[in-house]
Amino acid sequence: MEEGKMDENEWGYHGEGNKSLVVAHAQRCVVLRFLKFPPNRKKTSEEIFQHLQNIVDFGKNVMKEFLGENYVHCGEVVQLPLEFVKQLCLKIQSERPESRCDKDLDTLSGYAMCLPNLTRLQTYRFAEHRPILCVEIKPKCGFIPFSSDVTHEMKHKVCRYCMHQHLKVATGKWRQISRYCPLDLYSGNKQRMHFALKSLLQEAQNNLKIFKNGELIYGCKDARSPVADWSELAHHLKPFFFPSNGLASGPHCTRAVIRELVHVITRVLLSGSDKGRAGTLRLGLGPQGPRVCEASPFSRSLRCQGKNTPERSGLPKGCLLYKTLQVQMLDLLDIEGLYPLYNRVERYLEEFPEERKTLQIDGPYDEAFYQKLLDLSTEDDGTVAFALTKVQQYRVAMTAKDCSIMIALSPCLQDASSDQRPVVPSSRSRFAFSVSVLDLDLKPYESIPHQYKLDGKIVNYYSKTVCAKDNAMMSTRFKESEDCTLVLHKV
Ligand SMILES: O=P(O)(O)O[C@@H]1[C@@H](OP(=O)(O)O)[C@H](OP(=O)(O)O)[C@H](O)[C@H](OP(=O)(O)O)[C@H]1OP(=O)(O)O
Ligand SMILES: Nc1ncnc2c1ncn2[C@@H]1O[C@H](COP(=O)(O)OP(=O)(O)OP(=O)(O)O)[C@@H](O)[C@H]1O
Repeated sequence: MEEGKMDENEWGYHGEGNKSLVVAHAQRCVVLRFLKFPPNRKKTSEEIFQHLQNIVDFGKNVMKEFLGENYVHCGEVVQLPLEFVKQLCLKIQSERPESRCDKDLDTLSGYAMCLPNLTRLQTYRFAEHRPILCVEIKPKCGFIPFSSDVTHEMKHKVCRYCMHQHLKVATGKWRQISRYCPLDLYSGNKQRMHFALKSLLQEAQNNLKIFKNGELIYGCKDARSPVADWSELAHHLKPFFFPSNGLASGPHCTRAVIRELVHVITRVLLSGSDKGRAGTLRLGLGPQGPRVCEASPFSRSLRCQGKNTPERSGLPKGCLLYKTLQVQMLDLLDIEGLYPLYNRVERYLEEFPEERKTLQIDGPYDEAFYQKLLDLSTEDDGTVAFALTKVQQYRVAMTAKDCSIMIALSPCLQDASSDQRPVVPSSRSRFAFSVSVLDLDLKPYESIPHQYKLDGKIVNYYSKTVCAKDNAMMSTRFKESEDCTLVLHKV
């Protein structure tokens, strides 16, 4: 990056989350990712540089090891002219969604991360003008806690995402409950995965975005966003999936295009395209916990039809979903088992605050940090060392529960197979593809008490409202059947 020649007019607003804001270069396939902070909570330039460097190191030394190098793009920290950042910030302000404006872009340090633009990632040696489609999925936690420390019975039956939906709708974050359940997506069962992806398309929330040539064409910003329009989406997608235009428009066409998209994404998600080092993923955590979430409409409908619960995860070991799930499962104890261990570390730090550095609470996230994560024992010997290992594993697991997967698809010619790039076929087309993972910032140590409180809030809200409603419905049905029996007796 030629920092002396930075021109804000060459960059455009691309997107943002809770902690960072991304701008994309108009011509080149790069983005700048800036940190955001609440007003009046500014950090020093040195702190910001260190924070960004920690993100890069964590990606390189930990996430690449767990997920494989092809999936992880760590980028680098860059220093930018302050005038450029100031002008850029002014330029993009009007495009930011209102719900994200509670935090300001860091314009004071001049530091940012420079990363490949994963929505335009070139997967194949194609001409610049070749169109590219990109689907971003934030799949969230794909398992139900198996820890014996869990006290709320509900947590063994319903996954956190499905429970959290009710609280999110009640607080106005989203308009309606999604039918998406992460356990369906992570199931490896094609039918369940199709259902999960269709549900994401129906109610995208912040779990699904679609980009065409780097531009966002589908996804919502907040509860005020307009309702998703499938026919408009199908209009964008049709040239990708039906290039010879042999399909009339209308609801039939929309359904056909959406079906193609869902099938292609499922195939890509099940592909183990990573040719990373042999040493990746040394976790080997076996499938644990229930394989279905009782709140998922898919499993509910199976139960209603009296069918068995589907087979346990059939995810191929090389695929990114499998690897992500393994890292998520580093949360071996659940927040309920973890919180007392966090308190043990806290007590130790109160007594020996100078030890914070040695314990690597705020980095460096190096090889030694990674090696300690591989200790999967759950036998508590009462030491601070044990507590610390579980705390760090929990932070890594939480990171994997909140990351996003980017799938870039680029149409390729029928006979193009020489480049050894992975190719996925659809009914009428073929795509070179790449899969990447983003937002791999290690969750802060300080967020653990918040996680503990939030967990209680989610479960209590779900138990009180949803279960109470379910029970009321059940008892009505029971009463009805009793009445029915009575009538029968009379006859
Ligand atoms: O707690 P969750 O599951 O709601 O996840 C938060 C996300 O909400 P979501 O449920 O995905 O809408 C939340 O996403 P949004 O801001 O809601 O888009 C953040 O990703 C947050 O992470 P961080 O605090 O910015 O590091 C996420 O917080 P962490 O729990 O991952 O720290
Ligand atoms: N390398 C990239 N290439 C293309 N788009 C990107 C890239 N990195 C981030 N984005 C886009 O910017 C959005 C926000 O980025 P990111 O998820 O990293 O923000 P965040 O604030 O860390 O998120 P969270 O709310 O989960 O904490 C992403 O959802 C994605 O659409």
